[in-house]
Parts: sequence; C-alpha cells; structure tokens
Amino acid sequence: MTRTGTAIAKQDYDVIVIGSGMGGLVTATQLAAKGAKVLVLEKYLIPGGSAAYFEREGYRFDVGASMIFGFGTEGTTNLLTRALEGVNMSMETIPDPVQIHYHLPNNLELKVHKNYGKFIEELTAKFPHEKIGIRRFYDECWQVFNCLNAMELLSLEEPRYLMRVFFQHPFACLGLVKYLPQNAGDIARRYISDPELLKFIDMECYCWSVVPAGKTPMINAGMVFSDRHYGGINYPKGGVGTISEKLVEGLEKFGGEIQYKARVTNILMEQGKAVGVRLADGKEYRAKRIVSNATRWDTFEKLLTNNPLPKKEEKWQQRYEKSPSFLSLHLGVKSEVLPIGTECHHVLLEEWETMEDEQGTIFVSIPTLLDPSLAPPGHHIIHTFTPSYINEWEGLSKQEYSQKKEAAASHLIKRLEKIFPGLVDGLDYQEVGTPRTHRRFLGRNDGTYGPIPSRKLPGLLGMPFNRTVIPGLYCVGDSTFPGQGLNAVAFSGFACSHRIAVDLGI
Ligand SMILES: NC(=O)c1ccc[n+]([C@@H]2O[C@H](COP(=O)([O-])OP(=O)(O)OC[C@H]3O[C@@H](n4cnc5c(N)ncnc54)[C@H](O)[C@@H]3O)[C@@H](O)[C@H]2O)c1
Ligand SMILES: CC(C)=CCC/C(C)=C/C=C/C(C)=C/C=C/C(C)=C/C=C/C=C(C)/C=C/C=C(C)/C=C/C=C(\C)CCC=C(C)C
Repeated sequence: MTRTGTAIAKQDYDVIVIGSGMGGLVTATQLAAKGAKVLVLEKYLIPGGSAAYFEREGYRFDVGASMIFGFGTEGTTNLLTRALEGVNMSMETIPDPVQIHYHLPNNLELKVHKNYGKFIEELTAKFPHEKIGIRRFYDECWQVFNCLNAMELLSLEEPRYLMRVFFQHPFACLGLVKYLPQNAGDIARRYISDPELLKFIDMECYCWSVVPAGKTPMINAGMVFSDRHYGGINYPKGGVGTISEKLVEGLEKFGGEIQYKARVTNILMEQGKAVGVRLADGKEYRAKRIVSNATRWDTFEKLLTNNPLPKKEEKWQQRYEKSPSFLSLHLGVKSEVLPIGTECHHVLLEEWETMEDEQGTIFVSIPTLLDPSLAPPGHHIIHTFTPSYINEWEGLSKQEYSQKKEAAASHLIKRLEKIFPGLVDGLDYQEVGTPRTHRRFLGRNDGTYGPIPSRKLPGLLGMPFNRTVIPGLYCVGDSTFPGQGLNAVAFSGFACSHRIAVDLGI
C-alpha cells in the first residue's frame, strides 16, 4: 500500500506514456522497438486522440482533419510511414491529387495541385504581376524542405546526434539554423507586395497553423508547402484512426502494453523527480521515465497539482496561448449533393477581414471521395469545421447549449450551400461537436487545437523540446517542437523516444 492507501500495481516499466495521440504512440512504438518496457495509458476507449474515429449509422467519421502529410515513400520527412515501419507495420494509402480547393473573397477560386508546376501556374494566372515573387517565395520554402528531407530527424536535445548530422550535412544544418528564427510572412513580404496575394499567403498558413503567415514558423511552412507536392497528401484506407490502430498492433508485437479507460489524474513525484502516475481508479504505476502526451497546460496545471508552475512553463505560457477549438459538423449526405469533380478538401471564406474570427474560416474534408468504404453506398461524409472558442459555449443551460449548437450548425450548412447547393435537402445524418466536446473527449484544455504564439515570436525558437524542468518527465505532442499536425507530432515522438533511449542507455 502507498502513503495514500491505494494499491500499487506490481508492474514496473521503463517508460509510461500518458495518452495515445499520435505523439504518444510514436514515442511508445519507437521505444518498444528499441527493447524498452513501455506502458501507454489512454483515458478513452480507443487510441489516436484527435487522430481517432467514431462510427454512427454506417458512417466512419475521422475525429480531426482528414488531410494527412507524412505518408510519402521517399526522403526522411515521411514520418508516418517511418513510424509504422519502426514496428514492422505498413498501410495502404490513397493519394489525393489536390491538397485544397480554396473558395476565397473576390471570387478567388484556386486549387493546390500535387503537381507543383501546375499549382504555381494556376496561382500566377490569378496574380500575373507577381510571377517572380510567387516563384521565389515558394522556391524558398523548398530550400527549407530540402534541408530537412536530407537528414535523419531525431532529437535536437542530443548533442552527439547534432554533431553527427552536422558533419554529414553541414550545409543543410546551416540552412535550418538560418530558418529556425524566421516566420513565413516576413519571407513572403520580401518577394511579394500585392495585398491580396499576401492575404492568400496568410490563408495558406492559417488553415493549418491557425495564425497568419507573420506568426507561422518558416520551418513549418517549408514542410507543409513543399511536402504536399513531394510526398503528397495521402489518405489512409479505412480512415485516419487506422494509423493509430496499426501503431498499437505494432506496439503490442514488440511487447509494449496499452490500457484504455485509464485516466491519469496525477504524476507522482519523489524528491523532485517524476516516478510514476496515479489513475482515476486509484491504481498507481511506476516507471523510470514518464512521458505526457497531454497538452502542457493539462500536464503542468492538472497532473502536477501539488507542484507550483515551473518558471520555464510560466514563461512558455506568456509566449504561447491556447488556439481556438473548433465547431465541427460530421455530416452524412446523399451523393447527389457533390457536384462532379468535387475535391476532398476545401477552405471557404467570404471576407478577408473575418479570416481569424470566431466561426470565420470554414474547413471541409470529404474523405469518402478517396475511400468510399467509410459511408453507406450512395452517400458521402462531409466533415466541416470552423474555429470556435470555449467561452462561446460555457455558462449555458442544457437546453440553451443544444439550441446554440443547432443554430450554429444550420448557419454553417447555409454558408456551405455556396459550394454545395442542395446540401440541406441532401442531409442524411448530422452530429455537432463544440469546444466542449473536444475538451471532454480529447482531454485538451479548453478543447484547444494547440499552442499559438501570443505575439510575434522568432520562428520556432520558443518551442520547447521534449525534456521538461522536472527530472524524469518529458512532454510530447503539439505543445512541443515543432507544433501542430500529425507529421509534426510524429517528429516530436521520434525526438522524444531518441532522447529517452539515450537517457536510459538503451
Ligand atoms: N490532418 C492532420 O494533420 C491531423 C488530423 C488529426 C490530428 N492532427 C493533429 O494531431 C495533433 C495532436 O496530437 P497529439 O499527439 O499532440 O495529441 P492528441 O490530443 O491527439 O492525443 C492526446 C491523447 O492523450 C489522451 N489523454 C489526455 N489526457 C490524458 C490523461 N490524463 N490520462 C490518459 N490519457 C489522456 C487523450 O485522450 C488523447 O488520446 C494535433 O496537432 C492535431 O492537429 C492532425
Ligand atoms: C548542428 C547544427 C549546427 C544545427 C542543427 C539544426 C537542425 C538539425 C535543425 C533541425 C530542425 C528540424 C529537424 C526540424 C523539424 C521540423 C519538422 C519535422 C516540422 C514538421 C512540420 C509539420 C507540420 C507543421 C505539419 C502540419 C500539418 C497540419 C497542421 C495539417 C493540418 C491540417 C488541417 C487542420 C486541415 C485543414 C484543412 C482543410 C480540411 C481544408
């Protein structure tokens, strides 16, 4: 029995991972493959976090976005392919020929084709006077990508690795050092002056970083704006959740364990060091290293309640704030709703001034265009979401909450009629999620999509790596370097497992 009188589970582990989001699973599988004894504790019923799925009336809905980077076959930035390979797994993916179809103010209609030349040609046709600037900006993004894609991607907190990559790829490393403190907006402004084109570049960043180009790190922009044409966007057959399922299968094959309905309530500390965790049911587990895949806000404010917020975290909270969450509509629709030639992903905005507003920009994913097996025959899934803050949804009675959800959903559907005329009549199924839903099911503070700079910061320099000031405790996922995105948190998982393996001498 412990001091608190609860039963200590007998097992001892090398590493405990709190949460089975993509960041947690990549850390766990990489460590298990290296021979570490790993336990993953997930509070929900299935793995994946925001990369999981749920099933309703014959539809399989992705919880989060369906636009997946990291499944390329070449280079080193294909981190999802590599994470699966790490535990001898692979999966079938379906290539998407267009990343996004933009529907923007002043009838700016544009498709980001997988073919780079075709995309540049289409954008140049809209802004012919900026032909050279467009080419220079996007070509500079390729420079960042080519540096990253040349080297093995591991922990930047490991000096011997840094020395090794520096000797192997000195120019690529110096290139990355140059870009680490820069933001995409500053580089765009060096080459482009047309205000509307600059707004378009803002949207190109906002739709995945949730901030305009001026606050978006150039390293991340280089990854996104190049990999979409290199490895491309590829949808995992069977839905995004199958990536996590395969990783769990691989984890177990390598002797790792995962428990579901296992909500960690406390990280246990002894003599200033993280030594274990306590679950909501009172069980305690101990390990040599603890990894939190919960957000930094949840990790330091909820799981370490008996410890004052470390100074370093206080500073981090001043530099980064919580991005909005989303209002999400998971719709099942009749196939006739989609005009012939409809693309899988869309971004819709009616006025530039409202891009960053509550429920301003609309995102759409239609994964059934790539994998029809996710919906009943003759039907499609339309997953549409728009940024929304938790405070819009709090302090409401049950009835007020459900009325507000209904009203917001019909408003969103009405706006979408612009690109899908007849949507209202073609509806077959509808489920509405709010920031409260994301908070509840994903365990994310205020349902946030992740950290965003609270002011203009020097690129990625302010993003913490995986070690924390608490010995034995590491963080992984989107509140660590390099931030949001499945491929980004997969990198965080590779880096975290590398650092831990070195610390444990594995
Ligand atoms: N298209 C895309 O690129 C796409 C799609 C889906 C998700 N994503 C990205 O994935 C990123 C999120 O990945 P992540 O790895 O950081 O985390 P995550 O939020 O997806 O997963 C965290 C997991 O930890 C669990 N958890 C939280 N607190 C817990 C506790 N106390 N006890 C036990 N379990 C707990 C949650 O249930 C969840 O499964 C986001 O940046 C998101 O944008 C991207
Ligand atoms: C030695 C010396 C001297 C030096 C060194 C230097 C170095 C080496 C450096 C390095 C660095 C690194 C490695 C870095 C890395 C990075 C990375 C990996 C990055 C990544 C990134 C990624 C990303 C950002 C991604 C993202 C994505 C996303 C977010 C997506 C999303 C999506 C969505 C939301 C969707 C929407 C839309 C629709 C639907 C339409």
